[in-house]
Amino acid sequence: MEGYASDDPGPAFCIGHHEHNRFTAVTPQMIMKVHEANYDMLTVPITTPHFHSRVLGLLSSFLSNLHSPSYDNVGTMASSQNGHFLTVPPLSKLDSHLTPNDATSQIVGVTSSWIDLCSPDPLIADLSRQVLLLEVAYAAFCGIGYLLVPGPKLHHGGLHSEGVVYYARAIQEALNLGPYIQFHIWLRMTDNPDLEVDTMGDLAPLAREEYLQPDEGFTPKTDLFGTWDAWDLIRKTSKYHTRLLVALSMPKQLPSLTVQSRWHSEPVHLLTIDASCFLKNQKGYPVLSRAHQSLIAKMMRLRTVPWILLCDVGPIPGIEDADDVEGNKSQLSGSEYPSLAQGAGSAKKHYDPTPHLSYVRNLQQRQPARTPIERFGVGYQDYLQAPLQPLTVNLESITYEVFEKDPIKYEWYERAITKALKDWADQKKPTSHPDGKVILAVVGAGRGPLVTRALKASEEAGVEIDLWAVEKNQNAFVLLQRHNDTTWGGKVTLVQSDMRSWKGPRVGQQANQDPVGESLGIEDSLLYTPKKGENDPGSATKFSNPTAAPASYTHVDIVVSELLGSFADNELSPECLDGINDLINPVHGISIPASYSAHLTPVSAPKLHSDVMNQTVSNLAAPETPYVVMLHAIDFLSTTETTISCDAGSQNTANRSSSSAPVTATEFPKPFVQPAWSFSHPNRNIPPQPPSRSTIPNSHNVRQTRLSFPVQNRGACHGLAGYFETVLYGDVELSTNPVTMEEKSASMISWFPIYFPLKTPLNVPDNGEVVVTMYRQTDDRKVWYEWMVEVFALERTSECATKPAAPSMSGARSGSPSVESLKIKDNQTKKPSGVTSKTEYRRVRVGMSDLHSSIKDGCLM
Ligand SMILES: C[S@@+](CC[C@H](N)C(=O)[O-])C[C@H]1O[C@@H](n2cnc3c(N)ncnc32)[C@H](O)[C@@H]1O
Repeated sequence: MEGYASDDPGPAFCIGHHEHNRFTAVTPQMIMKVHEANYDMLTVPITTPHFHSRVLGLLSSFLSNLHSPSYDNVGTMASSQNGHFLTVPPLSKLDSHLTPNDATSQIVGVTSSWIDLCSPDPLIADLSRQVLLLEVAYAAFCGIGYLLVPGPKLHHGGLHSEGVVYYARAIQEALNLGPYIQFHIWLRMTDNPDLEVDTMGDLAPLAREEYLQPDEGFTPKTDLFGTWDAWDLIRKTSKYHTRLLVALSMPKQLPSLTVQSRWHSEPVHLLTIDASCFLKNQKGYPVLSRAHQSLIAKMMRLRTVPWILLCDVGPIPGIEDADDVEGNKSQLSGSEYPSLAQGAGSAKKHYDPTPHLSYVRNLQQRQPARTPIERFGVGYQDYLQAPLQPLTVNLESITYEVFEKDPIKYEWYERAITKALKDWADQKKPTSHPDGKVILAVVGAGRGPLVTRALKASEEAGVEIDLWAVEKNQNAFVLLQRHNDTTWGGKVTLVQSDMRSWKGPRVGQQANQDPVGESLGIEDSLLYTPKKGENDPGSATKFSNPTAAPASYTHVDIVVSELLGSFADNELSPECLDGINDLINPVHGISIPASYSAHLTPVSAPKLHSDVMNQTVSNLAAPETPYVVMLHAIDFLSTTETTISCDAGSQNTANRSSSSAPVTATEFPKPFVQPAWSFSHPNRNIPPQPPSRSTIPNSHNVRQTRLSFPVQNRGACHGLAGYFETVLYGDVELSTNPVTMEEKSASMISWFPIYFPLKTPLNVPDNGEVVVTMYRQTDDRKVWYEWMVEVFALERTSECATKPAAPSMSGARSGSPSVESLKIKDNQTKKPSGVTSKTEYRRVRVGMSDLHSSIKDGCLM
């Protein structure tokens, strides 16, 4: 893999410096030093240790005068009797070093970490809330734009995650108090109780015993999705507020790819890297493991590139005594510092006062090159677009131009046409042309790229064709005429018509009697006749020669079209191709594509959910609209275990390759994507049209599916990601399905996936199941989709001696891998000898979405 090309500078890293005990005032001069040191920004606590002592003093005197809380007559301790809490007086000048000045825009304010908004003791929780709100209000007053807010404390003796809701409530209040501030909730990737230690001066240990629950010897274990759960609750409480973001702390040992992938889908706008995350290379300089490098590379490809905060990596030169070399040395332990021999060799001229920063800046240079689709999609990542309606809306030239940039699609079409022509000739199939030429029609020709490919394919296969191009867009038709003149040598007969009203190619009984090179209207009226000598084969005159046998309509041998949308049939390819079905050679006729199928999988997509919610304010149909979107910050909820990280086994190894070697971005687990339905052409089963009907019956294009997706790790389902696969001809296929696209049509850029949102996200439990029911509907005038999602939990019911009954699938299509794997896991666990019992499961529906329908924005036929 190559690094960034010169015309693709890659993501710029914005790197900040965080010192957990920085307690000096930040001046514009200090910011200058920060920039001189090559940092972009700096964190600053909002309040001082003086404020901290003041609050602790207040609390201790309040507690000493307080009677211990008692239960009131309804049995609650947190009621009005015990609710006379302490009020923290406003900040005074000694409580904060912050002053509004030119430096303010370059700093990230940090709220106090010694508070405990989650405390089970209402006094501590309320005091913490007041501290937070005082800090936020003062930060807002000073014009701070970014706040780093330490995440919730999840463990309080025997209580786990009980107080997160208080934290969430306080954050919601804070968001209203600082209307221009972006709040970054500082979270670990996983919930590791061992890392949640109280330090001196923290309020958490001051919670009164009456409110705590004894832990009864229970030792909490690491919960891989524990901090994500807390975040989910916090952002839900604030209704996915766009200013509520994540500051993600990278641990020394990265968790599994499933956890990494989850965070990648969340709005991580700050990545914090502590000095302890760094390893040492052979020269003793700080470097990150390959796994860390790969995760950073992945995160840096997000639409909003996260900032990096280097935490406690030593002082900034020029401030905090750092220009003094001795002072800097003292930050490094003996083993961290280069050896004497290295020191002697490098001498002072190689001395780097900010080695962690230099390393990360170097990492920036080594970011992997973007794939063609990433380069093509810059600015489009996670951006919701209404699907095209090329049937009812005439596309602009620029839209065609974008299609035509695809390096794969046209190449694959050419291959498919060449193969089809060769097979036609090899199999000696009769053609529909009296001269034996294969009649080939490109329907929906646009500006003509497939026409060019058809001509090339004919040459390549050595098979003569009579080429027709049908296009309903009158503007694109002008270009088709021009191309026919200038590049195709007048070899193509152009028809400006909706393909559904085209009567088919017309050929005479003798050579040169078909209207080659002409431009025909819907009723085959002549739109344009090339002048003599102007690529004119002379057909126009011969065409009207009364002595020649009259031209008659005939069939098309090979129909080539590209009418596919992101979900295969959503731009009405089936309906359009039905319109020319009868024109296709009834015995040997071929359609390229021969078939196509729609595929889907459930996803967690918080950014898309938030964007759809925001659009709902002005458009009530927004959450029932399928969107075309270059999916990026999403997490596949149902995955297969096939993908192994490119970094497997190298979690903790320093990258020993040269510091100029490019990094590879982490690959996340592959999704479990299932086909919903398919269409094939020509369709020999279209029911005959009753003569009395004014509209064409379309019920044969209705589809329905019910698919079951096992979900291993809990998460929130925000919607469905949709893809397509198509067989052009034989083994020539195109795919946007992330599981097969690499094998079938890598680097194809013409289509982004489709996203079917859910109005309300559904939470899925660990080892749960998502069941999707979807329809393609029609009323003979338009086509729309309906979708509904159910969530099931698997509940162990009993141990029984008999063979367990298969869990009910509520009509879902296939046996659920999650049920099966859980059964196997459970039934394999060792039982006392002689016991042959097996565990039974019940599927319990724990959530269900509305039945969504895009009927209002249906695709007009
Ligand atoms: C996705 S574009 C493909 C254009 C071109 N074949 C290409 O591959 O670049 C689909 C084209 O089909 C045309 N089209 C869609 N429905 C049509 C219909 N019923 N009859 C004729 N043209 C149609 C549209 O105007 C558009 O030019």
